[in-house]
Amino acid sequence: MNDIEPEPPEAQQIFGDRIELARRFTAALAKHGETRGLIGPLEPPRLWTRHVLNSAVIAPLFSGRVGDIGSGAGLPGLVLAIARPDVEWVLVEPMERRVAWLNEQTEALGLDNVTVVRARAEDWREGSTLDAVTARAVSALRTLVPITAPLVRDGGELILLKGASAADEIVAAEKQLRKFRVTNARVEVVGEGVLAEPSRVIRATVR
Ligand SMILES: C[S@@+](CC[C@H](N)C(=O)[O-])C[C@H]1O[C@@H](n2cnc3c(N)ncnc32)[C@H](O)[C@@H]1O
Repeated sequence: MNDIEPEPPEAQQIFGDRIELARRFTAALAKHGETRGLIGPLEPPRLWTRHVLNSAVIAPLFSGRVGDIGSGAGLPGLVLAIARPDVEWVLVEPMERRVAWLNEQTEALGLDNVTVVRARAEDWREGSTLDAVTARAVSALRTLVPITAPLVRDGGELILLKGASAADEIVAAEKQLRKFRVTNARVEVVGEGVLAEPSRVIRATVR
């Protein structure tokens, strides 16, 4: 088994008084994530920095009722629900064993601000009700826009965790952004001065 990354000092700064829940979730993911097919074998030594803190640092960007599409192991959805108990989180995930994990963790951590929905985003007939949608490592923006924008209310936001290709993804999604009335798409870097490797989001408004 790979060694588990020790908790970095910035974790306390990011989670504040929610740090104990973040520790419990990270420990559970380190212990069961690989055997339950949630994370790869290379991830435990970088679980805090690459996954948990990468997700948590964007928590201040949200309010209201937010969907996490393709939540998987709970990244970013469960981590954000820990960091922001004042926001309501809907985790949308089609795979049964991942849904089971999300439900177990929601209960074990006592998170009363989380709903888990087993569905593909495009099959979830909720209407345009969410204040924002987030997603991480699900697909490129041009594929993500058609399945996420219809879930967001007029004036709500897409806030999508992305890697170094974020700016190129915006260019490649020009047609889909126009078709689904997604405006002001831009890349924002979050966590500079806090994380050695800050997070990057594509942020845009749905009109
Ligand atoms: C590579 S995993 C990423 C999981 C997690 N977001 C993360 O960052 O570790 C992609 C996840 O998206 C889910 N997914 C794929 N297509 C989807 C769709 N159309 N609607 C909702 N979830 C989807 C998959 O089942 C899988 O759990």
